[in-house]
Amino acid sequence: MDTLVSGFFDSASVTTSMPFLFYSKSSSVRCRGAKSVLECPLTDPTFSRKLDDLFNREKAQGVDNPIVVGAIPFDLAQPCHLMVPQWFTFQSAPPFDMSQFNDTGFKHRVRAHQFVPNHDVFIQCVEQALTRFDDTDLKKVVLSRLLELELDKDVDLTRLMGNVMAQNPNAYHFNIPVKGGVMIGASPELLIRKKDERVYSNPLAGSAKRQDDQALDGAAADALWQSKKDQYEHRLVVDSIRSAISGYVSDLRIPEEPSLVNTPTMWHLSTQIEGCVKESATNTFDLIKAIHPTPAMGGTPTQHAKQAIDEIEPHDRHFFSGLVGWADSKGNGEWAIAIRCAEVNGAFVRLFAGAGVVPDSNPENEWIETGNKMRTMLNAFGIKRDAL
Ligand SMILES: C=C(O[C@H]1C=CC=C(C(=O)O)[C@@H]1O)C(=O)O
Repeated sequence: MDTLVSGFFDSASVTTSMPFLFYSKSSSVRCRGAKSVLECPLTDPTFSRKLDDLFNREKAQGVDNPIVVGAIPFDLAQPCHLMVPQWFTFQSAPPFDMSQFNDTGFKHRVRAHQFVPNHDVFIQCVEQALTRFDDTDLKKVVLSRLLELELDKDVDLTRLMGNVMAQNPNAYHFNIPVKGGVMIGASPELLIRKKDERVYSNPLAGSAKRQDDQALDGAAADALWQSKKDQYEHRLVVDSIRSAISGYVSDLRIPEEPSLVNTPTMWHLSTQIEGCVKESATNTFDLIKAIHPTPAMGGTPTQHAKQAIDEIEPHDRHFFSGLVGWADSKGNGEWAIAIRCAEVNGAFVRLFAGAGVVPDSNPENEWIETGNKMRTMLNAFGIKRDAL
């Protein structure tokens, strides 16, 4: 085990035996072990120096282009959890059809469950947000809720990850050991990818539930596309990213209109953003600090929405709606948003879902939408609809 310099804690104190996995269509990383762990807020003025120290120590040991992997919290003022892996490899996406590995025998019974906040309090939270639109500059705020579960047995993380991947073949898949357990999920949303000078982001906002019947499913997608409320909710996200990123990125390509994308459980409005860094020294952490949280996770204006979330939400999101991914010493990296995921610790599981609240929002619909978003992970656990 390496000796750790100030600002890092002993990696023996975290779950270092668990693998770190981050699979995307463009860069899949598998890691084992943690030589050292950086726990420092991204907003801390010493963050960049500490990161450079880590990379330099690795280079001194002969690693040509070292990486860090891990999770960054929703609130950038809270410490991130970044590890220098003992062993890592980049690999291409599996060439086979993942869906054939759906493990229908993987099932869990729910012993106890609790919504945090519960239904009535969540409705009050949304109503409280709605009152703030009248007399302030607040335009959108994303409110979230947790579902805490006690299952009938310890979760087999390998089988869970297999199901997450098989059921959501187009998502960003991740298995990330953190202090409270392991974060496992299938996120549909990319905050930032940087490859050499190219930068990509793919915000999603505006949602509708998928339907089993094909005609109804098409109608749900059409209704989402036509929805003024959802188009507005989405536009706020794109406008905010455009203005936040433009200091760092030129040649920005942003389609005039969003497109429709789907996961197995949800339809979303989506925009593919692309550009080129102005300065070659810009790294993914600079870009994260510039654009996170986007109004897809926070709201508009950013600081006002952050404050509203702090005041209204009764729970700490911690890594939920933060970021998961990797970065290398050359400034490249890929960071997905930590949604449609679970934090698992033995038989105890926490799920998260948020929804954008705008003046036209209906509190009950936001409760239903957040419940629908949780189905991604409930399905992966093999938990039946009527279990809750
Ligand atoms: C915050 C979540 O979803 C975001 C991503 C897509 C659509 C969203 C929406 O319509 O509100 C959310 O911004 C979540 O899944 O927990």
